[in-house]
Order: sequence, then structure tokens, then C-alpha cells
Amino acid sequence: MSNTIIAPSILAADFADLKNEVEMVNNSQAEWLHIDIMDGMFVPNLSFGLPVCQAINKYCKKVQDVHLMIEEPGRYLKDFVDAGADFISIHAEASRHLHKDIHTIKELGAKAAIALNPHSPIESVEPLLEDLDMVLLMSVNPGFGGQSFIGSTFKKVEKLRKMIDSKGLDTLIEVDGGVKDSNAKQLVEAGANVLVAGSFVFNSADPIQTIADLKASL
Ligand SMILES: O=C(CO)[C@@H](O)[C@H](O)COP(=O)(O)O
Ligand SMILES: [Fe+2]
Repeated sequence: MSNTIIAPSILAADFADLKNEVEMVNNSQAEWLHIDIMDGMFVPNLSFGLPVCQAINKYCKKVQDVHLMIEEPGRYLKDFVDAGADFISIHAEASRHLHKDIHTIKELGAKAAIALNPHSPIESVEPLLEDLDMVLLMSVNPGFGGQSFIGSTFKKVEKLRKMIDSKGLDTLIEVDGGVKDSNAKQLVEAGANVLVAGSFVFNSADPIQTIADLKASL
């Protein structure tokens, strides 16, 4: 079995049953829980904010992988670390002071990642690559779960893996959006380490089994 990390996205969960949805992830083979924060400005949708993260933090036993889809994320980094974030991804397109924000995340004791929209070239993370624990490549346009995977992501993952390897780094590559059984293996072969899966997991009849099958297929 590969050591690929599976990160179910809580965005696709039943929010009226959030405690049990978090317990489901606790009881699964998933290593991380992916938490999508949307501000209605950077992306055309609102998800949830700090009180929900604090509630998740009370029950979650997995690594909390917070994906901030918010303008100027530097304003809220401490709040999300205090709310339990282990990893924080901020968008290159949303921060005017990316270097400063990445270093703030690390100074706060969390792992730092830059997220890139499908249109953003991987070269935009190169100047900061040495400082990053992870790069999150969006494989849909951010803002909504349940969208179709953008096929050009495979090449982007391959290119980024080569860039990371050529520098002798161990930066993780996370792929987020439309991930399912039909594209997961190819993403891992291209060099992805972390796969976010929202609707594929939570909309399945047996999410725990779906996660186990996904891991076994890699
Ligand atoms: O960040 C996002 C969407 O903006 C993702 O994390 C989605 O929540 C993934 O959901 P699926 O595409 O797997 O349904
Ligand atoms: Fe996400």
C-alpha cells in the first residue's frame, strides 16, 4: 500500500451531523481532515468560520488541514492555529505578502502551504519553495465541492514534483478538487502525496469503506 495521505473534505459532510461526520473520519484510514474556509470574496461562496473549526477541533483526532480561500489570509492566521489547524494553506492569488504570511504560519507552530488556482503557474511558488511544507494544487476552480476534475492537473503535478526533486526538497504536493477512484492513482504516479476527497467520500454509501478502498487502490 502506498503512503499517500487521504484528506476527506468536511465541506461535503452533513453539517447537521458534524460530530458524527468527524467521528467517521476518526474511525477511518484517512490521516487528515481537510477544512475549507470560504469568504464570499476570494471565492464566490461562503462555507463556515472559526466557531465551526473550534467545534471540529474538540472531536477531531486527525491532522487538521485548513484550506483558507479568503482574501488577505494574514488577518486570521493566529485564529486558525488557535482553533486547531495543523496545516494552513493560503492562496498565492489572495495574499499580497505571501512570504510574510507563510513565515507567520510557521512562527505560530503550524505547517505552511501555498495553494494555487488552476490558472496559476507553478513558477509562482518557486521563490518560496524552500520555506514550504506543502503546495496545494487546485484541480477545480475553488469555491464549491462536487465539481469535475481538471485533467491538465496531472501535468502540473508532474512538473512541480520535478521542480521539488531537483532542489532536493521533501515538500508535499496536495491535490484538491474532483478527486476520486478514477484519477487518484494517476495523481500519485505523477507525484502527489496528499489527496483531498469531498463528495467522493461523503456522498458514498459507506464512507469508511470508500476511504479504505481508495487507499488500497493506490
Ligand atoms: O477547496 C475545495 C473547493 O474549493 C475542495 O476542498 C472541495 O471541498 C473538494 O470537494 P470535492 O471536489 O472532492 O467534492
Ligand atoms: Fe479545499
